[in-house]
Amino acid sequence: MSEHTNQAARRIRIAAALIMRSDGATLLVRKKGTDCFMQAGGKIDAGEQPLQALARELCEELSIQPTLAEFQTLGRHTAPAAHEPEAVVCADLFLLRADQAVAPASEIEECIWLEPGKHIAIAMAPLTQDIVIPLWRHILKQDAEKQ
Ligand SMILES: Nc1nc2c([nH]c(=O)n2[C@H]2C[C@H](O)[C@@H](COP(=O)(O)OP(=O)(O)OP(=O)(O)O)O2)c(=O)[nH]1
Repeated sequence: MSEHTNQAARRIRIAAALIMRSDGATLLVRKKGTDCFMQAGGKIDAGEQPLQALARELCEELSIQPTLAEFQTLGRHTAPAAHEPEAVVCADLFLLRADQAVAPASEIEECIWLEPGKHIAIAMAPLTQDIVIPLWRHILKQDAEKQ
């Protein structure tokens, strides 16, 4: 558990994607009415498995329909929730390597591809900033070592 989290805080269960293109770039989204970028994904509905929830959210938010076999699990991670000071997100994270075009829809106002080695000054949700970006850098390093 992250050092920032508080055992008593309300927990929001989400499933979220670390989406990577073959050039290493990773996708972040910004939802309508918010100012920070985060992972595509969303809350897990009652009775849903995390991966089912993620596939549903990616279809709604980005108009992509990967098969479940295309996702690789990256484990469960906890971080302070964006926009909700009293809550933490408990996220099942999955890696999706995808080169197809994404079409932001539903509650997504903006998508950006972060490219390796390029700095963009944007605000990020704590889960993205503290957990997903370091994971992404680790995966980039592993990919480079395999080549
Ligand atoms: N999707 C997503 N949500 C995140 C991230 N980090 C983070 O703190 N959150 C928070 C923001 C929200 O409080 C919550 C996700 O709620 P949401 O409203 O976007 O989920 P949803 O699409 O299922 O929405 P709804 O069913 O409530 O309409 O998790 C992240 O990286 N991705």
